[in-house]
Amino acid sequence: MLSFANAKINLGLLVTEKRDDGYHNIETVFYPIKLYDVVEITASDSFSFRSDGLFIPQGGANLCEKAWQLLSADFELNPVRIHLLKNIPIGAGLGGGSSDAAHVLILLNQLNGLNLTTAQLEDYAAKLGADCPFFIENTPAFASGTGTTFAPIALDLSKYRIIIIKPDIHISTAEAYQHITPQIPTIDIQRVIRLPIQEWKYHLTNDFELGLFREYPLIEKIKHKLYEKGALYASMSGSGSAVFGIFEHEEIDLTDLQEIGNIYYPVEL
Ligand SMILES: C[C@](O)(CO)[C@H](O)COP(=O)(O)OP(=O)(O)OC[C@H]1O[C@@H](n2ccc(N)nc2=O)[C@H](O)[C@@H]1O
Ligand SMILES: Nc1ncnc2c1ncn2[C@@H]1O[C@H](COP(=O)(O)OP(=O)(O)OP(=O)(O)O)[C@@H](O)[C@H]1O
Repeated sequence: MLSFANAKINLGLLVTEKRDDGYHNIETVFYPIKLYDVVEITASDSFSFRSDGLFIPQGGANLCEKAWQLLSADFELNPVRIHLLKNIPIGAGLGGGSSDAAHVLILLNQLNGLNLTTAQLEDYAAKLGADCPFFIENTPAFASGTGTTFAPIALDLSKYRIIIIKPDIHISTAEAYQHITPQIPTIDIQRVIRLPIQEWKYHLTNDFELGLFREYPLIEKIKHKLYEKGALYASMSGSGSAVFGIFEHEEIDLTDLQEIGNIYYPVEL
């Protein structure tokens, strides 16, 4: 079985509170984008995992393996071979690893006839990472709590062009949170999202930008460049370092940005 594990962007991201468990409460809008990893699961004699494509820096077991381990602790799973083709940049704030893991949970649920509900799959996903549950439903959503409580939102950006620039900067999510001072929200993201996109730049902020722009001026430069090129809205995604721009027109000359980072054009498969 083959699954295309998509990335996400964050439209606005407010870090509102540090919790006693060390995590932070946030408010954000998750929006799925058409940039994919490929996850393939096939029946096998024993469990194995292999990845190709982009190099994944060691950080313990791969999230795909962790997803398998999590479910096999509770269920008798048929042994499988998981093959990941990694394409979504890492340490980018695009949720690629989380999406891989969520897609493995969904595939294992189907392959083993576990009949887990969306809510149950989201609970398992939350054990793998705060970004992971979003990818179970995978539809635009306002998220609160640690990013795992959702309210669906009606938002369709399909007529716009989304462009992602990923500089050669790897940001650890844990480290990014350590350097942030939570603030009581001064904007209502759900309300702002209903305004015309051209107005988002006056209201919608990502709280990670301030500190990370100071540390990595290149990320801020990319954001400015995207506005210069005519983006209606541009922002860093999640805890960075990828920056996205939402454009109205199809033809955008990004030649000078090629030296600054890798450029991704999400497309329908
Ligand atoms: C920045 C976002 O990408 C926005 O969507 C997410 O909040 C990050 O989600 P994620 O990468 O899945 O994060 P996790 O793997 O769960 O956590 C990594 C580390 O980030 C910090 N963390 C994460 C999420 C959160 N709401 N508060 C936190 O403080 C914790 O120190 C945690 O140990
Ligand atoms: N399938 C995977 N894809 C990407 N990273 C993975 C995967 N499995 C484990 N990891 C580990 O997770 C780290 C990336 O986590 P981090 O939260 O910093 O990146 P991100 O790209 O912002 O988000 P995400 O982990 O959701 O893709 C990698 O450095 C790697 O060690």
